[in-house]
Amino acid sequence: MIELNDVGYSYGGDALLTDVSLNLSPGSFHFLTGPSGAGKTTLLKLCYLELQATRGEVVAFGRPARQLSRDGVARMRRRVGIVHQDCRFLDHLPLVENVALPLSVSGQPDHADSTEMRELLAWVGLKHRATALPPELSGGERQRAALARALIMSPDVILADEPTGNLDWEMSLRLLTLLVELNRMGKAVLIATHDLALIRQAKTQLAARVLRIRDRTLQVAGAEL
Ligand SMILES: Nc1ncnc2c1ncn2[C@@H]1O[C@H](COP(=O)(O)OP(=O)(O)OP(=O)(O)O)[C@@H](O)[C@H]1O
Repeated sequence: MIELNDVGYSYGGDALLTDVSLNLSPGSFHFLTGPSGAGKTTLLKLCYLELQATRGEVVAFGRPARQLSRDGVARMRRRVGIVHQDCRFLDHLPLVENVALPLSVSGQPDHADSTEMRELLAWVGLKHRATALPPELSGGERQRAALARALIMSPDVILADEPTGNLDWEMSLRLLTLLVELNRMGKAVLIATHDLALIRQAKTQLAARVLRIRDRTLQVAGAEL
């Protein structure tokens, strides 16, 4: 659904990423690891078309990214749910309104009171926190709210940047379980993480590919896993 073909990226100076090829096909599950500053967030942004490759080609749902108009990019993004590292909530809006934001941004009626919304919040274990403001939420609640917001448009692809960064092990497992369930529904999942224990745990449940950014390229991770 999203393909990177020999992609390179530079923020202006030396190349940060070179010759990166990746195929997020339906039902695939990828982990992305690598040292801090290696370019994991940058790679996710390339997949989300938040950045444009400086070399090579990104193909999103069969269309080369360079050929997409602004509307085309917006349509593509509706099919991709992204969980940002810093969650990015509007602090003055209750959780349920934050989760519904992608709907209102795309011009759809507000579904804050809908059955689907209630089911989604129940699924991530946040039904009882629907009216809480983001600053009142715990780290784990924020991460699960960010996941709910990423899912509200029923995306085909889920990109998550350090989704368990601030979570204890029990909460990390809970989030992983949700991502595994989504993957079993056929969604492509890509998780950037430093958490090797999480990767090992996931590999007991599914056939995940573990990739690592090393020396500016994307490699299959080695024996440390
Ligand atoms: N907008 C930007 N302009 C210039 N340089 C940037 C920009 N964003 C990121 N960088 C640099 O690009 C490099 C890769 O950043 P990126 O956030 O992709 O790494 P990362 O692997 O996700 O790191 P971490 O694990 O610490 O989150 C870093 O050196 C960073 O300082």
